[in-house]
Amino acid sequence: MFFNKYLYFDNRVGKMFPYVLHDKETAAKKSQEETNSPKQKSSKYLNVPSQNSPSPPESPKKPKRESIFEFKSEAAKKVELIAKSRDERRQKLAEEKSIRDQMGISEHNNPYYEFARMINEFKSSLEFHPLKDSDPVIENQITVCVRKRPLNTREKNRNEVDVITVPTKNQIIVHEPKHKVDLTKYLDNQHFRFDYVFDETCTNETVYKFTAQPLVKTIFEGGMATCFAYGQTGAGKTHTMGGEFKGKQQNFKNGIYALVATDVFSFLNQPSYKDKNLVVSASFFEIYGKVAYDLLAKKQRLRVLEDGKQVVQVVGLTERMVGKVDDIMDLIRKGSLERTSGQTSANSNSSRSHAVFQIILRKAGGKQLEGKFSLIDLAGNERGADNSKSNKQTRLEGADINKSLLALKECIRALGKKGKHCPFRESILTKILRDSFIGEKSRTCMIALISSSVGSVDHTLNTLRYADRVKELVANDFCEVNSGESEENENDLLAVEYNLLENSKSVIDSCVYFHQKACQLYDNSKQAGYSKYEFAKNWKNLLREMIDVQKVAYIKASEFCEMLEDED
Ligand SMILES: Nc1ncnc2c1ncn2[C@@H]1O[C@H](COP(=O)(O)OP(=O)(O)OP(=O)(O)O)[C@@H](O)[C@H]1O
Repeated sequence: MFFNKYLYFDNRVGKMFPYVLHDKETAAKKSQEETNSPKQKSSKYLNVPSQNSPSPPESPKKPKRESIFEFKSEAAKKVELIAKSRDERRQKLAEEKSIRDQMGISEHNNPYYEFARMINEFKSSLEFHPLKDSDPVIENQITVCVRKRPLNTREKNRNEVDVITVPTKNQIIVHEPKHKVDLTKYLDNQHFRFDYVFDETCTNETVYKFTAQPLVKTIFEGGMATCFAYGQTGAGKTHTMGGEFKGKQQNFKNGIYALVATDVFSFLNQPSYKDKNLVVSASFFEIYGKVAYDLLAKKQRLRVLEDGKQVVQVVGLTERMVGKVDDIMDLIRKGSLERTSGQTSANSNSSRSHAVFQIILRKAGGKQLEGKFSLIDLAGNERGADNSKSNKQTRLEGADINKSLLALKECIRALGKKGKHCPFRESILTKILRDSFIGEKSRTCMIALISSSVGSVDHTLNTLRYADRVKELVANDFCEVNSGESEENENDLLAVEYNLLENSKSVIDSCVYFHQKACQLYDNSKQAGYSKYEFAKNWKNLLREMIDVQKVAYIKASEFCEMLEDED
């Protein structure tokens, strides 16, 4: 007699008999009966053959159940395998459905579904340690940070996916969707590090705490403080600087302008600064092209002049004295509305101008400047890059924005590299802010704003690269800041290593593809009457593709080498 999980063979009658599992109810009943009659215990899982069917004779020595499972026929093994792979298939389908449910997208109507799945898979391998309000605030001369805005309703309706991951308080990963030459999809996961990275759950108050708030005391100690919001149109510059939007209404109270103003007045009343006898005033203007306009005087045109001592003056700019936070709030409201009203398309125009809000401290009864806090909502950075438009006005605007953003970057770099030439004359913006880039006591922070949607990934990468160039200067501060974060560094190393290995696999695949393609082209060239031009063009295109794939791989390998060298 032999046994397996499903059948047993009684060689005394020469027949197979099935084991049949009872349904839950019957099994429960049966188990009850068996408990009452211990004799029948061995038939617990068996369908004892009916009276009509030939009943196998009672075995004198029935093997224990455990030993039954030790014997498996090939058929039973196959059945088990089938069941196992079915379970695995079901589990995978369930996981995919849960991803779809989480993202609210469906595979059929979303061209990015496959990328979304890859991003989710990537995220599941990470440990998340986002910024906490209780984290320490670091005092840098230049602070560069990034804020990610969540997908908005329009992007969600378009089924766009979120391609930004913020694993820790100072790291950000951009998952750039890419296609290999054979059209298979892959993610180019690009890692960046900044002083802080604010994910989509961070409020304006949190952003303020780590960026502009530490700079407030600078202006009470004879210094210049500057805070820039940089990024693509719609990435959240005005939301961060001016205040959160509720529909079309803006809550000016929680913007960085108002939060700075509130702290300035509370500092003014502190015993250590009360004796300084300071008064507060504010101005608000915008720079559009090469011209500055006063937002507190019906957009009156202003002249920017440099005197003999290289001091830049904004001639005619309104500077209002303010005695309390509410006075400043009124100016912020007035200036913000002036900025966006009277335009044919409010948003597109505001994104083409730089808005500058300044809080100024002077000695009472005199003109002597004690300190100045400049808060700047910069023009959308994509405008600077946008030179494709045929409209001459748009091209000129783009060129001006580009020039001012480049000059700004160089001026901040000059502030960090003490003694380096500061090219402030390159644009009106940097001319006006010249004071901010000189002096030991000047401190600056840049908040780079990015959208999380896949449709903005190119602009997002441009924004991060720009901010990264500004941050390079503070590499030393940065090392100090992170010296105790070996765990994070380790995670970082692992992530880059994983990324490098994934990339090397795809390079190997593409090498095979390139080889096949190159052979095909070469063979074609041997045929009579082949087109030289076609050959040269296709060969050139293929080489371009090879170079692109290898360039990315080379950068990744170099980055990882550098990281390992730094570790040593
Ligand atoms: N962190 C955020 N959380 C929620 N919504 C946000 C966030 N950042 C921005 N938004 C929303 O995105 C929209 C665009 O933001 P905002 O106007 O601040 O962009 P912008 O960068 O100033 O654009 P522009 O350069 O065109 O002025 C607004 O409706 C705003 O409420």
